[in-house]
Amino acid sequence: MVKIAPSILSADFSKLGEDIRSIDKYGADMVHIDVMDGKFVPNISFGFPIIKSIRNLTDLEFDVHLMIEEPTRFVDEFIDAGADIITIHYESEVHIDRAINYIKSKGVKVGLSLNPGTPVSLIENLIPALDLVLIMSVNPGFGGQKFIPYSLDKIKEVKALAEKYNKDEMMIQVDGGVGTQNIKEINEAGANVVVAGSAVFRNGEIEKNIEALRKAVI
Ligand SMILES: O=C(CO)[C@H](O)[C@H](O)COP(=O)(O)O
Ligand SMILES: [Co+2]
Repeated sequence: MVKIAPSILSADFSKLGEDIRSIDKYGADMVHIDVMDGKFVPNISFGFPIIKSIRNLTDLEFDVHLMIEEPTRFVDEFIDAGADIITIHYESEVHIDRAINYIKSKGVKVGLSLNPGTPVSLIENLIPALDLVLIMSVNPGFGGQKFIPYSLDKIKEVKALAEKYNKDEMMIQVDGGVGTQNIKEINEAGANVVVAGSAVFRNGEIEKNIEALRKAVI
């Protein structure tokens, strides 16, 4: 079983509420929310008011992917806006273990994301503390990019670490360039949650697209 986390970065913002209700109705497992600050990544997306405004439209978990510098500064605000899972980048904080512990102390789930160029070996010590590891399979900042093939090896490395530390429940999430053409091998490599933006929202055919992703994993 693989969970599907649609990235609303690829939703139609002129009818965002409707798109959120659709992904819920058509079987998404969580809502992936990409926050970008124009510094950690070369793009700006959206912030607290947008997240707050969609919070009461669904009971799905809000999986907030922070592509911002020093995200610890804003953890309280993201929780207040409705985040259930907060994922920060290894590369975005100098004192990453302190940042992880701070998020955990607030009672939400904590995820750690790695850019494509960051090796998995760097986070081994942190695995016991994590609820989620996010392998970026594109350089973060934009939807609709091509999946980087060596991400599959990184997923296998994370899976091996999860086994080593008896973290059966840990989410192993993959983000970027996921579609019907590769979801099966991503799942077989060890990912149990896939983020999909363009593959879910393409042509506004949310029901058909989610169904195609589910079929492609079987
Ligand atoms: O974090 C992200 C970009 O930095 C997005 O979650 C990701 O790109 C999803 O888009 P797609 O599935 O179209 O690649
Ligand atoms: Co993302």
